[in-house]
Amino acid sequence: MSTATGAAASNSLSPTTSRRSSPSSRILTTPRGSLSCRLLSSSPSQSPLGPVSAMASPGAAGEAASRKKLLIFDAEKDLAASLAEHAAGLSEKFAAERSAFTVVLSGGSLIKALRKLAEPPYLEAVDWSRWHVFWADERVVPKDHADSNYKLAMDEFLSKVPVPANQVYAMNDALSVEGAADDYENCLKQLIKNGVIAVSPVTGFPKFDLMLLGMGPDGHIASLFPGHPIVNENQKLVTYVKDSPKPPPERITFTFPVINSSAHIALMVTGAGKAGAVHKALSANESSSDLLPVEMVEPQDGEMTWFTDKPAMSMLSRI
Ligand SMILES: O=C1O[C@H](COP(=O)(O)O)[C@@H](O)[C@H](O)[C@H]1O
Repeated sequence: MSTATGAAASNSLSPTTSRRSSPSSRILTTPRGSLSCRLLSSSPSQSPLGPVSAMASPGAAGEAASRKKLLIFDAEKDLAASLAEHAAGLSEKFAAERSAFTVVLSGGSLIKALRKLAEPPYLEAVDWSRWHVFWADERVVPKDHADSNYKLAMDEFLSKVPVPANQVYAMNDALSVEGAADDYENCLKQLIKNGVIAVSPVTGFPKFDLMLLGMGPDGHIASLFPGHPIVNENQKLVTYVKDSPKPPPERITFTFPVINSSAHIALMVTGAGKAGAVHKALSANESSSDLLPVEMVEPQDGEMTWFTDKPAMSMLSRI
């Protein structure tokens, strides 16, 4: 396990002001409920996606929308700043409430979007000693392999912040894919017993404080891929795939009951390559039985925020 380095955490988080222009806010209705949508544009130009069709829907839809937010950023740097602000604020909240902050990382493009957390003011202001870091999925390769989500996170983020090394929970890379999944599940169960990981009173599954997810162009979440039977796993905390359509083939992954029991889900989706899956997930008239994994992300006992950009939203006419 590598030891994180970096400045020691100190005082509480100083309030940060957002430099973004005032957003326009609407409620977007999708086949799986409503979400409040905000265009966060640093340039006053009208979104090329046209005006957001106001979907004012007080009552249940309005209440549901308050639990799900869709943020659309003009500039990647603004998305990264907002994601850092979101994570740092939740870190302060949970560190104060229960002296621990359980945060789940994904691999891929999400890690780059976290970079602002390793910079001032967060590097000094966040109490990193309270962080407990997990992975929503991991490729079954050595931890120093180029395909390792642990290596990516360590190189790009965790090596720059002082999270105690014994609070970074990497997959055991000496085991088979089956063994690694069981081992990670046992690690979670032990940390539940120790009171580090909370349990959702709604679902009975582990309730991580912040679940940081990305989404592949095919709509996969973690290593839960479209059409793969493990998307329906509803007993285990951690399962595995041996024939991932995206290399490498062997991976372990959290199951949807764990993902959906999180207190806060942040789903980071950017780029035109993801517009098709976003369209299927958020388009009001697209409702079909064969859901993409991204459509199965549904907070059962918490809140969800999409962090997106205009290319990713470009196939939605109603934004
Ligand atoms: O293979 C994976 O892909 C997803 C999405 O990655 P992205 O680079 O398209 O955002 C990632 O969230 C997951 O952790 C990873 O194993």
